[in-house]
Amino acid sequence: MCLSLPCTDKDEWQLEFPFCGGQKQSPINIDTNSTIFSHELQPIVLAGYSLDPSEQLSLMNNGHTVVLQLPGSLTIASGYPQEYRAMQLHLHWGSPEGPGSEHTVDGRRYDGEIHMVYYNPSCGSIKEAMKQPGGLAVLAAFLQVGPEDNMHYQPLLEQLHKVQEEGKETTVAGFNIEGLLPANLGRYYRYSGSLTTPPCYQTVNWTVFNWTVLLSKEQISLLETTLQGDDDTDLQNNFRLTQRLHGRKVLASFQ
Ligand SMILES: NS(=O)(=O)c1c(F)c(F)c(SCCc2ccc(C(=O)O)cc2)c(F)c1NC1CCCCCCC1
Ligand SMILES: [Zn+2]
Repeated sequence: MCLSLPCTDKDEWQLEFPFCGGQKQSPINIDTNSTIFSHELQPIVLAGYSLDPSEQLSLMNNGHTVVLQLPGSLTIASGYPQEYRAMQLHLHWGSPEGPGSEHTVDGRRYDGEIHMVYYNPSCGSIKEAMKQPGGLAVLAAFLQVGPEDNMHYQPLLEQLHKVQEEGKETTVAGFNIEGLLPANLGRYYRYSGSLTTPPCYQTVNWTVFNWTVLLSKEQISLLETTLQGDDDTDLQNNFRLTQRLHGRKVLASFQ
């Protein structure tokens, strides 16, 4: 069974996780000629993201990605009709041989992708929200090589060596989490999809920002070459291949 990513586009996951074979799967390719402008899509406004350094956050290598647990006090104050509270953020990346974003735009794969995962508290517990349409939201932004270090990412990247092996965990002092996202949160794509990993629940309200996040080549390389997954192999290319739309529409907050 294909559990190491990227999986073939005939995901073998569906043998054990039936939703993975569903018709509202993620990630997708965003065809910018087919997106539909919606003036209802207001800028994303975040609340409570400047965390005090006294707050300690768990950073873990779970064998598939590196996950930073986030306090539920981080919310999406505007941009969705429902209330969403933060759960965790994690990253997807490629290897020195190629890029590793999950979503693509007009067929272009970016160097990496950050996902901030939220749940809708009116759906009950996280476990219950995960199984309800609109129960989850993910804010996604592309990571791209740029000319200089992105200091907002240093609190994460400088700890990677402490979680090199699968299962390793460390703590990160609170920092400005919003700095991990693009400066412009008003330009984004919106569609209904799924988790990109088993159990692939089709309950995710996706936001994919149009502006990218620039990191230096050294920072991207650190991400690509530091972590190990199952049986000490390099943790690289942890992206799922793009899935068919099956008639879904992708909205855009901009023209
Ligand atoms: N892109 S994504 O949001 O679908 C996603 C991935 F692509 C992911 F690859 C992951 S990590 C793989 C799933 C996993 C594996 C182990 C453990 C553990 O040992 O604790 C936990 C989770 C991953 F954690 C997530 N996000 C999680 C999905 C799993 C459970 C739902 C709640 C948090 C979001
Ligand atoms: Zn993800």
